Amino acid sequence: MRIHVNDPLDKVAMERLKKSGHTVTDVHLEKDELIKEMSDIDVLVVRSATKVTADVIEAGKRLKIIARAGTGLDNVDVEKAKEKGIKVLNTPGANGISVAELAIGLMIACARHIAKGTLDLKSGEWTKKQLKGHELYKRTVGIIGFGNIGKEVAKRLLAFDMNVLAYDPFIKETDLNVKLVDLDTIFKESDFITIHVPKTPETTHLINKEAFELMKDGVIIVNAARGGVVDEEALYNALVSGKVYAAGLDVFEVEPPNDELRKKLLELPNIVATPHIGASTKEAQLRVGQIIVDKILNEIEKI
Ligand SMILES: NC(=O)C1=CN([C@@H]2O[C@H](COP(=O)(O)OP(=O)(O)OC[C@H]3O[C@@H](n4cnc5c(N)ncnc54)[C@H](O)[C@@H]3O)[C@@H](O)[C@H]2O)C=CC1
Ligand SMILES: O=C(O)C(=O)COP(=O)(O)O
Repeated sequence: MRIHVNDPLDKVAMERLKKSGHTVTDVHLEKDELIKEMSDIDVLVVRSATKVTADVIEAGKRLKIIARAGTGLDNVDVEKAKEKGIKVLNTPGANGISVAELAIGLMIACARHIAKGTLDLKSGEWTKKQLKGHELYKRTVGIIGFGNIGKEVAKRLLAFDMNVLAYDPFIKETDLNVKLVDLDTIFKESDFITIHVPKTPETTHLINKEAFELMKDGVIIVNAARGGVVDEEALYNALVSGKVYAAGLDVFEVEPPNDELRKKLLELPNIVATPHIGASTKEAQLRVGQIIVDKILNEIEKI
């Protein structure tokens, strides 16, 4: 079998794949080159950077497995793969703790101006008087999407003595001290909103102009889920007007975020942003790598 790893995979996982007796390649190919190479590939391994679109899948004449070393499958045309009888693998939950920790980091960074304080100090400015922030203690956080990551975020924020609300149409009960509410209640009652849904047609621009209008003045928004769940044009306007106090973004509708709208957004002082690093920890990548290699080798055995 030829296994092509198109996005960086943990070193230990790569070594295991290379020792498995299969032919392993790991040069990153951009879309056109990847399409040319696809007819030779049995197993395609990706993270979020590679878009496994219908044309990539169609070009995979021998393709048997698409392995997404991570959680979100929005970059894989799963329907097309199914139609072609190609198995799609991923590693749900394996990087969840890392994302939860980053989301909370972004919340605190937004509430306490950590990024602006750093930038000001680096440019020689002592902006102590301008950087009065907010506590999390006793304030309300609304979690949208109460799956693996949403729950890990909730557990940790309960330890901050926050009042935790969650919205998830597929979750009807929880053992955690979290109130399950509808989406409007999240918008109306939350001081902080953190998003943990997959990107689907239903969640695209779920946080839009109308949603911002329902929110409390001075709300803090965190998106470490997927770009495009938040309408970034509406977010920009809400940040400029002061409706939103600050936003912490790990993901963008365009990645890297180098178009005009994203550039404008990143220039705002009340944005804290990271380059899609929610899963980028040594620990998460080790787990993801281990699990995806197990799944690939298991699946190959069945062929
Ligand atoms: N920033 C990063 O590096 C990472 C981002 N992610 C993103 O986080 C997302 C969530 O990951 P997990 O919690 O592991 O997935 P999960 O599948 O365990 O949880 C997602 C939850 O969202 C809920 N949901 C689906 N549609 C919804 C809707 N319309 N409204 C409210 N809730 C809805 C589901 O019922 C589910 O409980 C992933 O799909 C991925 O896009 C995941 C890992 C790393
Ligand atoms: O697992 C996910 O859904 C992620 O977003 C992580 O993406 P990455 O593997 O770091 O490109």
